[in-house]
Amino acid sequence: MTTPLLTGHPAFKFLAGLASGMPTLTDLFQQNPKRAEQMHIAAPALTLDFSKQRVDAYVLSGLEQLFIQLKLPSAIDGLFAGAEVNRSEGRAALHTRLRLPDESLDRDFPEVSQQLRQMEDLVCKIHAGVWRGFSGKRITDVVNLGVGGSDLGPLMVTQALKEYALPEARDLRVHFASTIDGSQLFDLLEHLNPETTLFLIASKSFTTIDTLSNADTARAWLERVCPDPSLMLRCHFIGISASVDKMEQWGIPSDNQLLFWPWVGGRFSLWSTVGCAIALDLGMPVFRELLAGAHEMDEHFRTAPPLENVPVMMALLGIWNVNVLDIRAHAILPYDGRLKYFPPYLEQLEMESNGKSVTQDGVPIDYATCPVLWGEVGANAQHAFYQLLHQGTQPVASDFILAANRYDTAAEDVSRSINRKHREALVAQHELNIANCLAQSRVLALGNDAVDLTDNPFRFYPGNQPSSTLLLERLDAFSLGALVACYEHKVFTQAGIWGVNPFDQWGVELGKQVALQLQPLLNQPTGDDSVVLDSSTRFLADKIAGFRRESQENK
Ligand SMILES: O=P(O)(O)OC[C@H]1O[C@](O)(CO)[C@@H](O)[C@@H]1O
Repeated sequence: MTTPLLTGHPAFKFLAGLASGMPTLTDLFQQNPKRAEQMHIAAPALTLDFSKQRVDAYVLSGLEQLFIQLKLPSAIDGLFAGAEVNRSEGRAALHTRLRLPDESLDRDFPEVSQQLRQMEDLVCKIHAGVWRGFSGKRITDVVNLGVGGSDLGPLMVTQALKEYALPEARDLRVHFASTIDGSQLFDLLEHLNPETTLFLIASKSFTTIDTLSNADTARAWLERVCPDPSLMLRCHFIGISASVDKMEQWGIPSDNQLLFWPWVGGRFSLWSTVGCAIALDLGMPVFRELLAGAHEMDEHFRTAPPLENVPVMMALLGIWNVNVLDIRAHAILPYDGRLKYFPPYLEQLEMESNGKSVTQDGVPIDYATCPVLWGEVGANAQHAFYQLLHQGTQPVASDFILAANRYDTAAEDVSRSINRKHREALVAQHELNIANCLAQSRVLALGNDAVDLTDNPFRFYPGNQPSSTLLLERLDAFSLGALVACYEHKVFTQAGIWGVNPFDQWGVELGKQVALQLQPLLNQPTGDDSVVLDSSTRFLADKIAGFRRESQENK
């Protein structure tokens, strides 16, 4: 099947024709005072207000037509039914299967429920202190060794939901180390006790050098104190992968292997046994609640009509911004310190998925695809890059993410021993945070029209920067699951419209190959002819070798 190119479609041409006459956001709000009432939609656990996007009813209907003309409804059915949506690798992408309710899993996909149960069993043993280190001591610390999708998802979720950790999980500390230079692991190992530390080696392929080099360092650290290698592997390493063979080769005992499948993309894998770090840090019921929230969002995505469908609407607004308004930058601005790792998580999800320039058929694309996406906790970003958003020369679209309720539950009082005064102070902080979030999207949209300012060029705010606000009633496991699934489906929908494959990542392969090619050259003198290097790489390699020699000589 040939994937049609976006720009040739009648609906796209219609949309392109609307761009030049599009009023500013100030005008749009003046023309229709009920704009926000008409331009918000709801999905499980969240509401999307898109009234600050530069769209009107004509644009929305053109986007809906585009969605239909590009056959996205059948693409979505295909995703859920297990069609080969990842064509370059000949695979389905069935992360949605991982969050089906237990009854359907047991009935239709017993291999998934079996792995979930095995994970639960390991988690319970660790929490209960039944799983012990080589010297018989209880496990106090777990280190997740993984990178990309095998790190960012669990890291993001555990940071976001810390306050929901169940009593059985509170005595266990969960850490993450991903960097190939070993610096995170180096810092951790300084403080950890090898007798009571357990490592999760999370790698879909179990070949990723970043993760395996960290795993080798962890093993060397343990070998210093544990004389029995098989006891050490049994008590201190759990493997999480789609490759049993590779786990076997590394030495992971079969009882310590947690599996997932080639049809789970790395950046879509937090719902699989890659979520083990989440379950260990927060408790298995919290992990299951996360799955439940994602499943509800799956159902919404599968069944809601396009203009009432939150992930579809987010995707369509993105297409309008990127391909019609030519806005190539997208900021993710959670007004919630707990979502600190949400922007990096989305950077991988969106840019590794849709940073592509050929269609599923390998045909070069002549229009923009994924924008540059970055972000930061909103209130901190105000003191970093908002200057550019307000007065720079780049058009930027933003997503504001906000939870209405915070610091208001008895559970928080118990878990953090909060007294009344302390809580009142925190609630006041939350209110300040909300005010800042709303103020920023208002000023970005309306600029100087938001308030009456003097005529001073340095205080000129042009406004007209579009944004959406995703409002959660509260941030908890269920709503976070729904939020993440929402972005996953946005990514899939945009990929369908751009005609690209969101489930491969060939772009990162060449760099890995070249690194392997270069490594042996680092210790060879100039003049080795096995690989002809460009002069910059040769210069840097020689310079580094020189510095390292000097350092050796000075020892
Ligand atoms: O889980 P693995 O196989 O170690 O891969 C880690 C990451 O590396 C990539 O393959 C490429 O960066 C990502 O897609 C993936 O999440």
